[in-house]
Amino acid sequence: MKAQIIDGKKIAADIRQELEPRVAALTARGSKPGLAVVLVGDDPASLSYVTAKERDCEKIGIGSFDLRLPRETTQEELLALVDRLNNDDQVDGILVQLPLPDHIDADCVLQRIDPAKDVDGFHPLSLGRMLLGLPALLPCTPQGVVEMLQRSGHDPAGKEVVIIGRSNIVGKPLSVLLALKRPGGNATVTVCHSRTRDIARLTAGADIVIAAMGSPEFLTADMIKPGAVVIDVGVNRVEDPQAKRGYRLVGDAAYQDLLEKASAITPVPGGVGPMTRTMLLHNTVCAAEARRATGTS
Ligand SMILES: Nc1nc(=O)c2c([nH]1)NC[C@@H]1CN(c3ccc(C(=O)N[C@@H](CCC(=O)O)C(=O)O)cc3)C=[N+]21
Repeated sequence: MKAQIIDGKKIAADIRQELEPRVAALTARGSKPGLAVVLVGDDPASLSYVTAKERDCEKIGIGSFDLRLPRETTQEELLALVDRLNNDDQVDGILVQLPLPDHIDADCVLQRIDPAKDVDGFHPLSLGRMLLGLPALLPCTPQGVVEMLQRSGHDPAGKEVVIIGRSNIVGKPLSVLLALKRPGGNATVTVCHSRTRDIARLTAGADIVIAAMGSPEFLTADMIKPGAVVIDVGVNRVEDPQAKRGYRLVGDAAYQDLLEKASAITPVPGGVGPMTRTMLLHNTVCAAEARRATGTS
């Protein structure tokens, strides 16, 4: 039996459709939601993500402000820009694309963003609120993974979930979300990482395996139990002279190998990536609604 392919593009399109009336209502009141996207430097992968985010905004009627800064931008200059965006009433959401150049302290920049505009959900206040189960802007990829599981009929409640990877933007917050006592949570979560002694022993027992460590095709069929659900968060560019753009996108899971053994799997591309982008739009709409309601605009 071949695995169910969880169509991230389709689920993302459904969510965008649900967002449309909310964008329309905000716009009708004369205050269309706005997202500021800050990119420092010209890394080609970052540039293509940022361009895609701006295109997503336009399609749904969210205003986008693109701020491109040269690689040599100083930390002070970047902080001054964040301050300006914090104080700009047209801006409901601020996203500073990661990674930042080495001479800039990313944590310092992320902490400068007004938590009310923190649509990436990376601010310590946002993450702290999430940890406590309080209303918060949630990180986009973890939130996208949870939505994807719920909407494809694989609610994590009561399931044993193994996450490979403990990054601040995916593995760590996702482990919290999945264990929270709330819809989309209530799972039993294990986090594996580079110091885990035997990853395959842990993944072999899991109902849901989430690969999020940035290692091309790391997760293979021999590591999962038959019928497990596989969520692939990886987006690795692998050189391929035969491919259109000179590279291929490969996930952290060996897709072809897993197709025969998993009961459901997310593809790359077309899986978690489109969900991440759509949750950014979702967070921007939520931020805009909340800012209007609290009279900060
Ligand atoms: N402040 C910040 N927030 C982020 O959310 C953030 C970031 N920095 N830095 C980089 C990572 C990476 N990321 C992706 C989002 C969508 C796709 C995506 O849509 N991928 C498409 C394919 C895109 C392609 O063809 O290259 C797919 O999987 O179908 C990929 C990667 C967000 N990130």
